[in-house]
Amino acid sequence: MKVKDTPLDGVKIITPRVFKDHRGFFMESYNYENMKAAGIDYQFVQDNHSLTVEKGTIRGLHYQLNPEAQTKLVRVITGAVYDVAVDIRKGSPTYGKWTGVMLSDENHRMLLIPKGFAHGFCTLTENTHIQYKVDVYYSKPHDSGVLWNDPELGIDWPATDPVLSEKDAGQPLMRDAEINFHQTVQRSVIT
Ligand SMILES: Cc1cn([C@H]2C[C@H](O)[C@@H](COP(=O)(O)OP(=O)(O)O[C@H]3O[C@H](C)C(=O)[C@H](O)[C@H]3O)O2)c(=O)[nH]c1=O
Repeated sequence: MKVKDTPLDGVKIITPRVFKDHRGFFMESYNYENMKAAGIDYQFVQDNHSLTVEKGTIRGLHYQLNPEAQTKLVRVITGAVYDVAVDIRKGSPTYGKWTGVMLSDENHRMLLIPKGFAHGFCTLTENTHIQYKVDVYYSKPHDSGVLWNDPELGIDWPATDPVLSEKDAGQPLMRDAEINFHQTVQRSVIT
């Protein structure tokens, strides 16, 4: 397993060891001890899997507000995506900066995105399956986001007119989202 830093502190590109033979390949997509030895020590509690049918679809930019902020370990099962992390930690020296990495079923790369970053991806293939681990459970009241094409972020997406969910088409700009990573939201009382 190789771990490579990115310009954003804590965001890392992880490439697992892949065993190829005439049948195909085998790899350990997650091994706690190996990750811990590489300084990546998280107790993931939930696995997510999404299928995105159309090439040029953007899901994001999403994050959960504190205290339910999530660390994510993202990988592509089938197809390819341009995966983006944005630093939303007010006061961070890289606040508002982003990094993008191509994850695919050929390069087997994974992206580790710690709490404090918004996450999104643009599909580069049709029928793209993405799977990611999170270390905090989904909490709808804490689900938040910023606009994918916020001009102040200037993300170099590989799609100019992407397929979007209604939610993502209406996300606020970074500055309007009053993004305070430490903002907390009272859990809605589910009766
Ligand atoms: C994230 C999530 C969603 N849901 C339900 C809520 C909605 O009814 C439905 C679709 O959710 P959403 O449209 O937010 O899915 P995506 O647009 O793929 O959002 C995800 O994609 C970006 C790239 C992320 O990094 C986030 O983890 C996540 O926000 O699944 C759940 O039940 N559990 C969950 O953990």
